[in-house]
Amino acid sequence: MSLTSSKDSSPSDLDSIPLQAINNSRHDEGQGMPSNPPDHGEAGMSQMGKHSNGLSAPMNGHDSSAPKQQTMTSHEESGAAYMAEEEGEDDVITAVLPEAAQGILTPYLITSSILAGFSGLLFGWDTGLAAGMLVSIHSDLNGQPLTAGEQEAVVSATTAGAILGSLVAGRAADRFGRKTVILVAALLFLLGSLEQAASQDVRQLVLGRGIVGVAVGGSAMVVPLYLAEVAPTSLRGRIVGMNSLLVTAGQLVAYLVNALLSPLAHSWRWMVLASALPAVVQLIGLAKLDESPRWLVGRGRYVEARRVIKRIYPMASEAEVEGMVDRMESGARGGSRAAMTSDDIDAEPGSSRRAAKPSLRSQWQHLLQSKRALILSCGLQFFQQASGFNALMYYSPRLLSIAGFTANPNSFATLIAVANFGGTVAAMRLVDRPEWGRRRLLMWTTVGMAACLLGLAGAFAMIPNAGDVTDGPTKGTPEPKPSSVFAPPSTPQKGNDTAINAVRAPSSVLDATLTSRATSVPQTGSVVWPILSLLLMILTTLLYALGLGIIPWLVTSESFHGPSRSLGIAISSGCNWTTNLIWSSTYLSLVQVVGGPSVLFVVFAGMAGGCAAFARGRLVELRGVGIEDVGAAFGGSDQRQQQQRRAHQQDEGDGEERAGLLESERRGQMRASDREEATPSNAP
Ligand SMILES: O[C@H]1[C@H](O)[C@@H](O)[C@H](O)[C@@H](O)[C@H]1O
Repeated sequence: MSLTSSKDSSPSDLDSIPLQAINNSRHDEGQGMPSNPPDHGEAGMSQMGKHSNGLSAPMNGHDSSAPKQQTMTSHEESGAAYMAEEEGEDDVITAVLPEAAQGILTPYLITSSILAGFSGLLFGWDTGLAAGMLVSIHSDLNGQPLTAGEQEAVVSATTAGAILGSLVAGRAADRFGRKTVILVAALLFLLGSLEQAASQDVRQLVLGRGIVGVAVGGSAMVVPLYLAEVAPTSLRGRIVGMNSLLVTAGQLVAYLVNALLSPLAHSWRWMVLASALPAVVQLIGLAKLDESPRWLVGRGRYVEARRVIKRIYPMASEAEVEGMVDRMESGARGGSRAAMTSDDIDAEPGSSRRAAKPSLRSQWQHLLQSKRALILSCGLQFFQQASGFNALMYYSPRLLSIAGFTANPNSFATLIAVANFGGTVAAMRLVDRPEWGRRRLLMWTTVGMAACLLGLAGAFAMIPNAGDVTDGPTKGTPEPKPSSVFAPPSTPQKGNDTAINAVRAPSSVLDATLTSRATSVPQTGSVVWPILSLLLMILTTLLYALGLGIIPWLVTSESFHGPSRSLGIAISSGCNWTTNLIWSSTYLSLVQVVGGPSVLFVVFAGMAGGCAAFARGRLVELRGVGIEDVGAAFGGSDQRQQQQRRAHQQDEGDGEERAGLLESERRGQMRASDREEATPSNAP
């Protein structure tokens, strides 16, 4: 079988050569970057070996030009082989799947992604809702305006609930299925909205926010998990990205709906009720959602799993479907039985197949063997929140007010939500592109974010009284005169009525747009700094949405394999919400303490820069890598690093080892040509 370089092969070429492996192994010098293809031997084969044992790709990673031949195993006969593409400075592992498994964006996949992604819409809607709701409650509860502490409790109940939800959902998703968790989350969204809308005192409202928080955390964890499990490899970035897209859409819709409803009496009750609508739609639609085929295989429900696989890959032959079930089965065990206890393995009645039902203990054991994935995923989730985007978004009306957009900062704040949504749309197109991928996109956008945040620090440093966050958005200037059509009943909230009072959400965006055109330009001092601040906030948001907004969730959804997938994702989501809680509950107080947002923008810039370095050093590019093979991708990298170390320690010309490698390569080639003779139709 002849092999060609990936650079010379179009995807269609590759489809027409079902069994080939090209290994252009290459090191990312200086970084020890772990993004090379899995080495086909030793530890790196711990998982892939199940499918590809006998591959004879070079183990030293230096022979990048010589074509390699390899044997085919039963799995490969059903279609998978591996290819490493060399792309500029990055090495990318690409699984070359059979044509059917490449996947096409069928109406089935689109419907499934949207149905599951409704949870993302609800996540965005409910997190976007809070600020608008807070400024409309006035004295509706307890007969007096909410105190600072009460408002903080309302806001943090959702985030605290989300921490709980993300942790519980991991175990529940394994036990009861991904779809069941999505369903329970939708019910909680509905229940939480009704509870909030009907609440008569602050405690009931906080309870409702907490219930919604559990749903937010649960769905933020389970939806990327589900989407990554139904997505064909080549479409995974876009399909998992659909969740992030719907999150940002939900945030934007919340702003706009708040604006539309704010003229009504007790508008906050209508706002929360409106957010129940998508939950009802989702609950009805969920009847049409299939369970994840990977979970079904893991539970030994092969008949259902085959049915779902056929829906995802309508062109797949029976043999290909069976091959996929094989891979999923092996993947559910993490590629080996080592991590399983005997209790973990069940035989399906009447079948030779054996399903894996991992115990929590074996999940932890497996997860601890995937430390690199865990560090990567938790690190990215930490950086997503630590770089301060949510502080910037939730407090954008206040920041713009500080900058001098005193007439009505809310209309401009909506631009931030629009930029977040628009950037996510663009990111979805880029994450699966060979010239970008996850790693490069994240590195460049976070470098850009760091530069913009430093610019913001500079711009705010030029604005007088920038630490003045407590006396309402207008800092003594009168509230904008509402238009007759969209006028919200506004109760000025003053003085120490807190940090959170300062979060004047766009509860009157349309009103603002109508009334503030003439007055929204900064009224004092130079207009340069405020306008520059606004532009930099929009640019920072765009860059965030292009990278940090989407990639951590995507990487989290695809980095864990085998029995520890849901546990790993749950822990990573917990990191996200915990960091979120820390910043969002302290941001305005810190601004006050340090005398303005500039210092914090410098800290955010440092975090964004840190994220770029982290992505450069740690992000294993998984674009194009099948979910079952990510263990090998991480393991292969570990192995490569060990080899590099060994190579330094040993005499370069270790003749024995080389002879061994050559011999195993020769044997592999012999097996491959035997196979070719046996199956001439496979020959390119
Ligand atoms: O990925 C999402 C998205 O970027 C949202 O806009 C943000 O509010 C969330 O915190 C984040 O997890």
